[in-house]
Amino acid sequence: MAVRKAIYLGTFVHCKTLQELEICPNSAIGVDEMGVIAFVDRHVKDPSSIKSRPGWEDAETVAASESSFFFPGFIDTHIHASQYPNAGIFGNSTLLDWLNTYTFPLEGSFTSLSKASRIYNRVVSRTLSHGTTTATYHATIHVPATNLLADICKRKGQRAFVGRVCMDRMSPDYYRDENPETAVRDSRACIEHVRSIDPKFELITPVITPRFAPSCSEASLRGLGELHKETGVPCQTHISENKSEVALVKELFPKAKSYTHVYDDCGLLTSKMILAHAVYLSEEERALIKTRDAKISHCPASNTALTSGAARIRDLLDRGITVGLGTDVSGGYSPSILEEARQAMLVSRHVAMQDGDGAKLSTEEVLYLATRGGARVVGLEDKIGGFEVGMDWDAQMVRLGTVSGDGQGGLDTGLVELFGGEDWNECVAKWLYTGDDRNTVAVWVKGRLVHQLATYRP
Ligand SMILES: Nc1nc2[nH]cnc2c(=O)[nH]1
Ligand SMILES: [Zn+2]
Repeated sequence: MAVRKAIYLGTFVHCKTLQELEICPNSAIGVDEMGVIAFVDRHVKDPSSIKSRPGWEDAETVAASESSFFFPGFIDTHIHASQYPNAGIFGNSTLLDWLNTYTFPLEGSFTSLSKASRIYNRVVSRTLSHGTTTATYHATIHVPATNLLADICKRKGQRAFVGRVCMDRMSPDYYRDENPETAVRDSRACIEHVRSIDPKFELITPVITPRFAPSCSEASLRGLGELHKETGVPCQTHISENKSEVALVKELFPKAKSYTHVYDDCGLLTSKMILAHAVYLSEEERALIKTRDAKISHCPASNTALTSGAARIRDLLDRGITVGLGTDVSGGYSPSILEEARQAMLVSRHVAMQDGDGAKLSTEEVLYLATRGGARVVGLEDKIGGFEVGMDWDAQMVRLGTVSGDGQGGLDTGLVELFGGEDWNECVAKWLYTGDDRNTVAVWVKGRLVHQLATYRP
């Protein structure tokens, strides 16, 4: 879809490397009709000269105020769209009883398309409002409702990976694939639907989604592995989230060398596989994941809420394994990747209290996981996650509050309160640790404005 050419003016912040933010005040980014970044001019002396750049005279200009900045859109590498109404409802449960108590009954109700429509419209709008420009969704087993989620993402303009969940055992009769053949057939139907609405998977991509090993017979995992090989469509699943789950996998797959080998044996452990959680992986499993170049979605809020455990992210990063962040709604209570980045930092502190300070993740690192890391997880590192020429304009404008001399003002910008004198690194840290969706005033995907806060006036 063509958009109006635009020049974005102001301060740009993105992650240069895992450890380093690049902060560019007084800069300009030109975005062409295809939503692609055509130029990046850093530290412009005279912003008005940008508007007379040849070929850009008629471009729209969007300026960030002094207390605002542009940041790449967030990438949520693991979220259950169907579980959104349960966000915050988990009691004292742990994974396996949580699935039976809260999750399967809700997901099973997606036979109702009107219910699916209400929930999916809401979760896409809500994640966009939190600056999530790309989301990797688990839907449910239902083909019509899953296809509807893909349609809604396309209409609202969110870049999305949409997965029909496959599960042919260990769930109630009313919510289970009949057999391995129907599981593969129905997954294929959802892939074909996405192909019909977005033939080149430019905005929406289907994703093969075996729920997790306990929910899938070996035959269905093998069938999905073959579908992956045939279509080249990416895959996602859960792995080693909880100790009882790991024990159950051992019992269900006695011949497999490990949980990771279950997926590998079925042709699912490739560079296009996203593995959520990865809390209890052995040395050998981590080495295998590195060899296959499979990707990890770190879901710290969910891991804490369901008392699953604390993933050793520093170790995964040191091995060169690709890691992004996942909200894992509704194991996780929040649809915000900003919140998830904060939780990643906090959980790493708890790991550090046991393993030593090397485990601590910094502000820069968790923001990298939220953007560039996520982009690598979904295989779009050349397109999203940063501001470079040739990348798509998937971005958010972040507005911070300023406190006036008499201590008044700024309440509509949430808790981020600048007192003056903070440098840009401190502003970004204050956003990360005290900000929320009230600070995300506008969001673009491929140059299209997909969310705007009601109180924001450009
Ligand atoms: N967190 C989480 N883990 C799972 N493992 C299998 N299904 C799920 C799910 O829906 N959420
Ligand atoms: Zn999950």
